[in-house]
Amino acid sequence: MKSAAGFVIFKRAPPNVLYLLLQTSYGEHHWTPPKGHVDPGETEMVTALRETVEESGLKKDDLKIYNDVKRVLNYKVKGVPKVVTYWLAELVNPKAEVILSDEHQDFKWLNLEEACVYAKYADLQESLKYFDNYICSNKL
Ligand SMILES: Nc1ncnc2c1ncn2[C@@H]1O[C@H](COP(=O)(O)OP(=O)(O)OP(=O)(O)OP(=O)(O)OC[C@H]2O[C@@H](n3cnc4c(N)ncnc43)[C@H](O)[C@@H]2O)[C@@H](O)[C@H]1O
Repeated sequence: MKSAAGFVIFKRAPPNVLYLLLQTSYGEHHWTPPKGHVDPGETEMVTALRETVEESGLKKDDLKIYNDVKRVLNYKVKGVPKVVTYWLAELVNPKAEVILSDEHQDFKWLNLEEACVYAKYADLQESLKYFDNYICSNKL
């Protein structure tokens, strides 16, 4: 079993809520929120914070993390089960800028509809809709 963790990061651009997706510079050049493999001895939250800094340059202090709001995805990569935990996080530092690592070649801030097109996997689309509904219904 492979494990990974990350954040679905949103920011406000009234009247829109925008989500951060990163495009890999390898493989199929697919788009996902910042996330990565859980290293030995790490909690998933520590992994999510580490990978988000590494992949997007966004730090813990730039974010408001919703510890109780998460989705867990299960899929197979080359036949091996993988579990990915995403927490919801809000970009609260308006001056913070996304800085990519070599692992990614592009990033976009997208509204829900656009993000669901880029995030082509049904379970990731469902997670984005879940988070969006949480943000709207709880008036975050
Ligand atoms: N093809 C490749 N060529 C060169 N280097 C590579 C490589 N793949 C990985 N690497 C290396 O691995 C490192 C990544 O390490 P990490 O950054 O630590 O880990 P990750 O985000 O979980 O990796 P990955 O991109 O593989 O995961 P995902 O599940 O999105 O994606 C894994 C697979 O699952 C698919 N997938 C993603 N989300 C899915 C979902 N929700 N449902 C079904 N399939 C999904 C993707 O299309 C993809 O095929 C990179 O530094 C890179 O060097």
